[in-house]
Amino acid sequence: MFSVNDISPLTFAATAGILVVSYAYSSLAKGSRGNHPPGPIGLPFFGPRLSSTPWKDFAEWGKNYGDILYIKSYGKGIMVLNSHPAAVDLLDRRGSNYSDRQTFIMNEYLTRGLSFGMVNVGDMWRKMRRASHECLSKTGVTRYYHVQEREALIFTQNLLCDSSKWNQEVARTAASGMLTAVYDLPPRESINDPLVSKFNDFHEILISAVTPGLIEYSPWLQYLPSFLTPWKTKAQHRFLELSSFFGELMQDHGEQESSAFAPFLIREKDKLGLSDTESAWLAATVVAGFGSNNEALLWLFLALIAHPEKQQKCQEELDAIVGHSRMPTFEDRDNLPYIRATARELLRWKAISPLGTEHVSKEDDWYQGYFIPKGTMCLANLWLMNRNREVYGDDVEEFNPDRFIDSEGKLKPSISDTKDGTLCFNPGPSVNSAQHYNISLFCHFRSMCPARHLSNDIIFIFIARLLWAVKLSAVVDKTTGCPIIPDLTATIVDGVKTQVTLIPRVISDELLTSHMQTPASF
Ligand code: HEM
Repeated sequence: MFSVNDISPLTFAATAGILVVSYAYSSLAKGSRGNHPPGPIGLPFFGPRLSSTPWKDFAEWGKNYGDILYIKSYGKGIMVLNSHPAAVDLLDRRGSNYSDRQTFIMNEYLTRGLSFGMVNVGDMWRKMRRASHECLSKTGVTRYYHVQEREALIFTQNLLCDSSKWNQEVARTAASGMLTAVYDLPPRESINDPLVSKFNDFHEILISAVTPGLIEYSPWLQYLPSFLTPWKTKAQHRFLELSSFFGELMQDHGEQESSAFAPFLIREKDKLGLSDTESAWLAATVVAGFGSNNEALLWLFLALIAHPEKQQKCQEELDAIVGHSRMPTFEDRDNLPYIRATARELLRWKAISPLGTEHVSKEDDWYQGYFIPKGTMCLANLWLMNRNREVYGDDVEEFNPDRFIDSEGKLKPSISDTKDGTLCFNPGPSVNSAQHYNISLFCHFRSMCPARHLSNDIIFIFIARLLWAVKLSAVVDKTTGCPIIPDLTATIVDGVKTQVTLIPRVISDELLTSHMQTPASF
C-alpha cells in the first residue's frame, strides 16, 4: 500500500512545487485578487471606507488606480468604471453580461421584483421597457406637452403667491405632473394631498428596499422562523397593501380613452402581456420616478440664484424670442438654445443619479487583462464622466450653460443627438474623438433611463416658464446686507436648503390666469 513515507524528499519537493504552480495558475484563471482591476483594499471584510458621496471617493481613488477600480466591500466585489469608454465597452457592448441588477432581499419581499428600476434583464424587463417605450419615447412624450406646460404655469403662479416654501412647491409639482401623465388626474393642489403623500411614501419605500441593511449582509436571517422575522411578514403585507392600492388606481383612472400611461396599459393589456398586478406596479413605479425630477428642479433654483448672469442670459433669450405677451411653449424649444443649454448643464453639473443603477455580471469576464468574476457589481461613475476636463474644459465644477453653445449661438449637439454616441464635445488636438463623449446623464447603456425625454421636457419647460415670469434672487442677510448665496458644494444628501426672493417680470397676474384656461386633461 502506498504511504507518504515511501516518497523521497526530492519527489515530495517536486510534487509540492507542481501543486503550488497549478494552484497559482488556477487562482489566476479564477481571478485572484492580483488579477482583479486595482483598487484600495481597506479593512478585512469591510473593505475601504466609503463616504456619503462614494462617487467622489471613486474619483479620488481613480487618480492612483486608473479608470477601472475594483474593491471588496462587506465581502462583495464591486467594479467602478470611471471612464465613459470603459462603461460603453462593458455595460453596452457586452451589455448582455452586465445587465443584471443587484438583488436586494428586502426589495424582493417588498416589491416581488415588480419595481421597474430594479428588474433584471429578462422577460419581465423586456415587457416593461416595451410598454414604457410607447409613452416615454421621443415621440410618445409629446402627448404630455400640455400637462408639463400647465404644471409649469401652476408652479410659477403658486410661487408668485408664496415663495417661502418653494422646495415644497417643487415636490408638489414633480409628483402632480407624473400623476396626470400616468393616471390622467387633475393637478394636485398641495404637497399634503393624500395621493402625493402616498407616492412620497412609496418613493421612500423603494429607496429603503434597495438600501443595504443587516439582512443583505446576512441573508440566512430570512430563513429563521416567522416569530423571529416580523419584518418579513410586514414587508409581505406592505406588498399586498400597495398592490391593491395601485390596482384600484388603475381601475378608477385607467379605463378612460385618454392617452395617459395607465389607460394605455389597460387598453393594450393583451399585446403587452402584463398581468393586472404587473401593469399596476409598472404605472406606480413610473410615477415614483418623480423623485429624480424633483431633485433636478431643486438644484435649478440653487444654480439660478447663485448665477444671476446666466439667469439674465436666459431671460434675454426669452424676451427676444417669446416676448411678454404670451408664455413660452414647447413650440419655442428649437428657438431657445440657451434655455436648453441651461437644462443640459443643470444635469451635468449635479448628476441626479451619480452612479447610475447597479449592474451585475452574469458570467466571469476578462477586460483589459483584468478578471471580472461572475456576480461583480458594476457601477458607472456618471458624476465623474460629466467632469471630464478634456471634454468640458477646466471649469467643470462651475455651472456654465455657455459650454454647450457654439460660436454662432447654437446648441452644440449632444450625445443623445448622435446615434453611435462617439461624438466629441470639445476635441483638443490631442483628443481622439472616437474615445470621448460629451454627456452621460441618463446612461447610454441597455438599461438607460426610459424617462430621459420626459425629464428633459419637464426641465426645459420649467426653466422657460419660470424665468419668463420671475427673476430669482438670493435673500439678503439683514445684518450684513449681503445676499445669502447657497452652498453649491452641498449634495442632495445634505439637503437643498436656501431662501429665495422672486421679482415678478410679467405684466400682470391676469396674464397668468388667462393661461389657466388651457385644457385640464388629455
Ligand atoms: C432628471 C431626471 C432623471 C435622471 C438624471 C435619470 C437617470 C437615470 C439613470 C442614470 C439610470 C440608470 C441607467 C443604468 O445605469 O443602466 C436611470 C434608470 C431608470 N430611470 Fe431614470 N432618471 C431620471 C428621471 C426618471 C423618471 C422621471 C423616471 C420615471 C418615469 C425614471 C425611471 C427610470 C427607470 C425605470 C430606470 C431603470 C431602467 C431599466 O432598468 O431598464 N427616471 N435613470
